[in-house]
Amino acid sequence: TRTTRPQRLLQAVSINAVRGDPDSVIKAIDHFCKHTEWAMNVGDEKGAILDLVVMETCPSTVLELGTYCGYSTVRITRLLPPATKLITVEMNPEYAHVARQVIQHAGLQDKVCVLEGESADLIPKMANMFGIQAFDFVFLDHWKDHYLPDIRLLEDCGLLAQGSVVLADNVVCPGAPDYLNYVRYNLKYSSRFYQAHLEYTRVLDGLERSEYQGD
Ligand SMILES: O=C(CSCCNC(=O)c1cc(-c2ccc(F)cc2)cc(O)c1O)c1ccc(O)c(O)c1
Ligand SMILES: [Mg+2]
Repeated sequence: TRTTRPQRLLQAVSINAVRGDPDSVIKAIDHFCKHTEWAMNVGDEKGAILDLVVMETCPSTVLELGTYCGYSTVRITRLLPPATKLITVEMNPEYAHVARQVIQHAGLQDKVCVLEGESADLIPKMANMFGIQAFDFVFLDHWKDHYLPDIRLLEDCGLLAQGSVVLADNVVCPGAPDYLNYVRYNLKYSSRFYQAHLEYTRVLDGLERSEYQGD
């Protein structure tokens, strides 16, 4: 069988990006997705918003649900100070394998832990696995119908604290209506919407930033 899309994306990175240079990895993936083959990375337009939200949060503990090829993992981790850790969860082993190589090409492997498995299984184990109390920043980019159950699970596991920021991709396309309804009308969150477009297209999409107000 032919290569897979993630493998073709990785090849574009290994050919066009400079080892140890996260910005060149980001540029190589965006170029590949714009000119060769669309892929479901957060992309450059929404990625710039992600960068701003990460920078204003200055997180020391970060969780990403939905690694795919590691594009947003690299975007976020490149902005983190040396002592911070990013945990990213991917249920598809093939995606996880490609992501580890993309992250390594960017030279960020020491700051990232790629966990393979279901977010619902892994979230309850994280406090013990990593000796953390709460996540300062969470990026949701996995199955859109898992956003709501997983944010509730994070609450129940005490992994969100006052001021924790949850940023969700694709709240318009493909959409996460139950999640949006929850964070927008629940007093535990203060939410705002960033209008943008589906990566590499003119289709409307956006990010939702929700700040946990505490228990
Ligand atoms: O794909 C998954 C689920 S995780 C990726 C979630 N992300 C998305 O689905 C996602 C989708 C789109 C999008 C796609 C088609 C459109 F026409 C429009 C939008 C955009 C995004 O930015 C996304 O993040 C998976 C998991 C485990 C497996 O074993 C497996 O085979 C597959
Ligand atoms: Mg997405």
